Amino acid sequence: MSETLATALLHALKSRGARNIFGIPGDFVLPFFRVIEDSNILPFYTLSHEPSVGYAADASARISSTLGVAVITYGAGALNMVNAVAQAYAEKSPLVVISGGPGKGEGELGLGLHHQVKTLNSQLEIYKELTCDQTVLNNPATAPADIARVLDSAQKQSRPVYIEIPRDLVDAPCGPVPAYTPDTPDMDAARACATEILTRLKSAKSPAILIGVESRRYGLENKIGKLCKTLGIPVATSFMGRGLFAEHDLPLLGTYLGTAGDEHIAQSIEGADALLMLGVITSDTNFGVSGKNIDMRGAISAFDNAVDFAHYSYPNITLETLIDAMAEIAEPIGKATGNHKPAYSRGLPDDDTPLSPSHIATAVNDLFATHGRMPIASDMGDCFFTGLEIENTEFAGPGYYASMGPGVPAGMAIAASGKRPIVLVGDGAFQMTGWELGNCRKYGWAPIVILFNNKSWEMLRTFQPGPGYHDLDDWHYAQIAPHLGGKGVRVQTCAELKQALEVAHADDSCFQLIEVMLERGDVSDTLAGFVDAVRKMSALGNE
Ligand SMILES: Cc1ncc(Cc2csc(CCOP(=O)(O)OP(=O)(O)O)c2C)c(N)n1
Ligand SMILES: [Mg+2]
Repeated sequence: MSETLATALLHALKSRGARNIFGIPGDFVLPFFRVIEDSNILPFYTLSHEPSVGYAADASARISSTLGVAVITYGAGALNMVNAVAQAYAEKSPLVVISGGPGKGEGELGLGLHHQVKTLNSQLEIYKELTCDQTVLNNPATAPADIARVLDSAQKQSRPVYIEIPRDLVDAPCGPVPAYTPDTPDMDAARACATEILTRLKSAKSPAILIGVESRRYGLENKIGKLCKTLGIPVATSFMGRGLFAEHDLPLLGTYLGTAGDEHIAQSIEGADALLMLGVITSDTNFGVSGKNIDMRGAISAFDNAVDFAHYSYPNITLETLIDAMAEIAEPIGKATGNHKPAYSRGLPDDDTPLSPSHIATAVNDLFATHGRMPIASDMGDCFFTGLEIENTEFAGPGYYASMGPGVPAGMAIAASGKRPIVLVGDGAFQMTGWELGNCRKYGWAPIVILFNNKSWEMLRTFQPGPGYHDLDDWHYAQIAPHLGGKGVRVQTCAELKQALEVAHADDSCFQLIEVMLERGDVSDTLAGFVDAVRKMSALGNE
């Protein structure tokens, strides 16, 4: 069957693992939308605002370790989504942005086009700063190779890419897109590097391993879990890597949060005389509250397809190639068996105790103990820090770029993948993208949304106590839920929250919104620990 430019692109996305498309149409992308609908090559879901489209497609990539796909119109649509794509870039998510674009001749009319910024290329120039590769498909003859190059880049670098499809070329005849072509691994270099790493770990008194998001992005949790189990060295995940290895058996201590987290974990990582970092973003959120600066000279970092030692680097070694090379020669080094598991709070009192954020974590832990774990999508705010007090489970959250807004759209993407998520979101972030819940009914999605209503931008207040502009009004979100096609309940006490979670879990007929009333100034134990650690670090810095 002969391909068109549009069907060739859609078949290429599907053959490389994309599961669905999120989007909002516009006249520049209507022709492509028609092909998406008529061809049914990939299921697609429309949302109400492009930032949510970006967040949902990004989450789709994260939860399935594959390509996420966002389709939007030129100008107003694509530029509306910039922040979500920036977050995907910073947090290494392979999001494919497909924007409709002006037709070949439109630019020659000598008229400014609607949705145009400075020039017709402005959007491409802006997206060059947010993506690792780009193409404008204005030549059907080269389109198969152009698409293959850009999608290969997304998969190899696990970063967003940009594809612009001129609206008058959507149905142009086009050859099939070549399949994914992995780089040929340099196994000699990988084996030399693996030998050097294992020698370092063996000769260290207290080696440790820190694992970050790349292990999920490249679908390596099984391989890395097996390797760590063989080595018997203590393992922790980074702040960004929260939720990794939830289904795996390895000597996992928990999430490293520096002085803001579990002391035993902090000692193991900060006290390591050989720290192997696998796929870890070296960022302030991952290391900003380290009790003592981790001696990066003794650390080995495998990240962004290179392995860096203190003063030299092995370039072009993918994380998977390194793990394979290490697995060939790995043997037990330590006796760590993961016996140290952080204690997650259980047993929420069934009484009139007023709710605090950490009670929410206890209530969810109790729910998981009764009904089994569920994936979590978290927004940014105290809800994210509370999420760190919940048992280790699949977790999608903006732990590095830290934008508000992804929580509800990410939960909807998890629901689209066939799993039922719990969404953690603050009232401020809900005001940004929570209304997307109104799109759940048409797709039959039933996330359980826990809304932290402290009538405040509380996380900011913890950093800057005093100003009144952190105060938010009470929008009575639970009362709005039925108008959006879901069910809502407002809870103030532990007993009410316990009951509401059980009722919500038992009812998957629609989304369930549990509005938890919290006092301004009352934050989770983890956020309080983080703020305290940041204050101590800055005090030390000022000495
Ligand atoms: C898109 C964007 N704009 C502003 C900000 C800056 C910010 C970080 S945390 C925060 C307050 C969050 O309030 P919320 O009620 O959702 O949660 P909580 O603190 O628990 O009360 C703001 C405004 C970020 N991160 N992203
Ligand atoms: Mg709030």
